[in-house]
Amino acid sequence: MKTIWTIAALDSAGISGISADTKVFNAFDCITCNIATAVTAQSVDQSVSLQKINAQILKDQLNVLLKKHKPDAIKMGVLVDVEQVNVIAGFLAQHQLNVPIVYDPVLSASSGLSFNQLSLQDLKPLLKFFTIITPNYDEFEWLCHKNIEQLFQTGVKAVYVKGGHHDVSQDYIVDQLCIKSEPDLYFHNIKQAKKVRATGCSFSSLLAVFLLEYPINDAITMANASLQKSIKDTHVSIDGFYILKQFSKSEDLNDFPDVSHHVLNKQQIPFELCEPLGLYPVVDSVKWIKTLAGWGVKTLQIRIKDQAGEQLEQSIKQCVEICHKHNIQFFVNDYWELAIKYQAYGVHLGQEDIQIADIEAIRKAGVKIGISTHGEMEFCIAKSIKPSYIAIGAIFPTNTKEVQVVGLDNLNKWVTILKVHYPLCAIGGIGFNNIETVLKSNVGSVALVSAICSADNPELATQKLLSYFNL
Ligand SMILES: Cc1ncc(COP(=O)(O)OP(=O)(O)O)c(N)n1
Ligand SMILES: Cc1ncsc1CCOP(=O)(O)O
Ligand SMILES: [Mg+2]
Repeated sequence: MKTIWTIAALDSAGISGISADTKVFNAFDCITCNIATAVTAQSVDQSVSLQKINAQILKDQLNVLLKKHKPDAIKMGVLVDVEQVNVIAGFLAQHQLNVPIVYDPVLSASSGLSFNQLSLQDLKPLLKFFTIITPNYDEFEWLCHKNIEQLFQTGVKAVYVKGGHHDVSQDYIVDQLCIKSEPDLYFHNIKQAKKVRATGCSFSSLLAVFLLEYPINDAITMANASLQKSIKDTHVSIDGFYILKQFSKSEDLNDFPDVSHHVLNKQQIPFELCEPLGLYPVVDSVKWIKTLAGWGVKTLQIRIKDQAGEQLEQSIKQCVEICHKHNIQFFVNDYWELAIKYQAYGVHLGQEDIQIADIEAIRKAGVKIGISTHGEMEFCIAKSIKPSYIAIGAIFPTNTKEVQVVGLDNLNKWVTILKVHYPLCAIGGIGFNNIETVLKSNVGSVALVSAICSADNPELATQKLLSYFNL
């Protein structure tokens, strides 16, 4: 069992702060330790007073817990003043805990209570310890006047600005993730028509939970999905303010955010879905395309990495002609402009490719699109485009390409979430030794290179592989 510390204020209404954090941590079967920074007198919509916990008691709480309840993650909320900042910074400097720390820099409660007026300068001793900070738009403005570089200069590594683009989108609340030296990402959650209390606290606690298990981008994705589910499922309201009661991992793709490298104003028009992909060989020459078309394969991809200019263009043109004649779902890897020019059935793009491709041009041309994914955030990037299929992999290690291996457990998990909405295919290190376990995931299609192209008898291998699919 994992232990999570919340260093935050006590809300007499039991809605936000330590109470909200504890609800989240308990829901995920974690042991919760409560380190109080203040006691507040507030109700769902009214605030009366706040009493700071003095420095010695704050120190005592931290020190006594360290002995028997070492944290696996820490969530930090209300800090009242510079004295508290220095106590916690001193503690973290002394004990190199090496655990994820999420700081939600709450300035005031939605019930109206002002917690502090801590400036960026005041917080400076602490900022380098945080894995990520999660201000809302007002807090972000207060801290750095929306100048993210100013935050990075203080040692902050990652900032997740909640609702930072609330006015710019018709369908979504848009959050912005800024990680030092990486391109910004925008997380779009569908607006829900409920006034909910303590979403900020709950989100940062969920993030602390998911950081125990996931890399930062996927943890943010999972926290968003879980919060959307919790908001959707809550029916408890006090005077019109909804209270979050239950938290769990979501397996419903509708709860997941649409993630994009730019702000989306509204949900995108879906690409037409492909027919089931079945056996999906990925090959590097016109010769292979011709041969496999002759052997009855119904989905093919040309993946050429060593041609350019006229030679490349001619190869793609010929492949389109061959596949058109054989009624094959034919995808062009990478070269979306040529796929449009020669009216291929579809393009296949990786995560880097979609950042530079003109997705709208592909959509308008009526060309289908498949997208590679290696994790939760990447499938949310794919889902924001509403593609024709989603590829998952590499499932196993492969010599064909240097690529992240995701494993069978993730395949099984992701198929459960994605299959309802998209045709899927698995790729990477798949051959006769493991195809049956891969297909047991219900993924429906397998893309492969070497199981055919490096087989002793490629025709026999193709026929045997085809027999796994009932198309
Ligand atoms: C079906 C299928 N899935 C994944 C890939 C990999 O595409 P990408 O990430 O663009 O990498 P390259 O193939 O360009 O190296 C694929 N080609 N096909
Ligand atoms: C192109 C690609 N993308 C992810 S893994 C992979 C290579 C698949 O080749 P193989 O089937 O030989 O492992
Ligand atoms: Mg590519």
